[in-house]
Amino acid sequence: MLRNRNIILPEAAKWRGRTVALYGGSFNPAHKGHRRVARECLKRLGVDAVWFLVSPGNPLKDANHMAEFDRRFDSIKALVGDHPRMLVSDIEVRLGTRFSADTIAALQKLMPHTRFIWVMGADNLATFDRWANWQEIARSLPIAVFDRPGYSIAGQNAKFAHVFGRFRVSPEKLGKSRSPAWAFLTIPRHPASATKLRQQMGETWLAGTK
Ligand SMILES: Nc1ncnc2c1ncn2[C@@H]1O[C@H](COP(=O)(O)OP(=O)(O)OP(=O)(O)O)[C@@H](O)[C@H]1O
Ligand SMILES: O=C(O)c1ccc[n+]([C@@H]2O[C@H](COP(=O)([O-])O)[C@@H](O)[C@H]2O)c1
Repeated sequence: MLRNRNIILPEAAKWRGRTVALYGGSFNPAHKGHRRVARECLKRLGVDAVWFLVSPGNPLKDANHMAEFDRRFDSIKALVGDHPRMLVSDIEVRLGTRFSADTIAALQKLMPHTRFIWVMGADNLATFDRWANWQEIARSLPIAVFDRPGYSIAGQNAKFAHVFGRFRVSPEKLGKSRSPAWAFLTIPRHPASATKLRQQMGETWLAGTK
């Protein structure tokens, strides 16, 4: 059953004329790298808010290593607290979308007067060409990519970076750019990773979730 989370759609009017960074993730579990990325979005991209979109299940990840949705939702919510400009959302569950292209298209249709920017880490840029309709995503909204240790080269050499190379802009310009447009934010990098955390926590993170 859906719990009483941040319900975004009924508040759509509040976001009219605003710019929102959509930060999709598994958050399996959430960590300080996620919060750092969100803070940098507010500081450097000039967005009004960051929405953490907790994924019902990354289409490219093994579901066996994934804690249940509520646990992952609570994990990022605990990290963000009641920050007025960071919202944790279950919108993909509510919309019934799993592919980011579908989520973005649905949000743009439901909220045509809100400007959206997509946010991801350099590891995801490296495999972005495996996402459903990735070129359509790139044409539909600006993309901010955050560098992370171990992925600087793979990220910048990604197929996406070649195909959309001429649309790269500085982070400061991204918020006002028409898509396709993307920026690569190189500093400050954060070493946190959910894989590392799961290794440190052993079975305790997944225990009791299935
Ligand atoms: N330390 C970090 N620096 C920059 N981006 C990050 C960092 N950690 C995660 N991200 C990005 O945040 C989004 C959500 O990440 P996710 O919840 O998958 O965490 P993760 O640490 O990458 O997890 P896992 O190790 O399980 O793949 C992804 O776009 C990912 O690239
Ligand atoms: O749409 C896709 O094909 C797709 C493939 C891989 C990842 N994604 C999205 O990318 C975001 C980051 O995922 P993750 O697991 O790296 O945190 C999350 O919103 C996923 O739904 C989306």
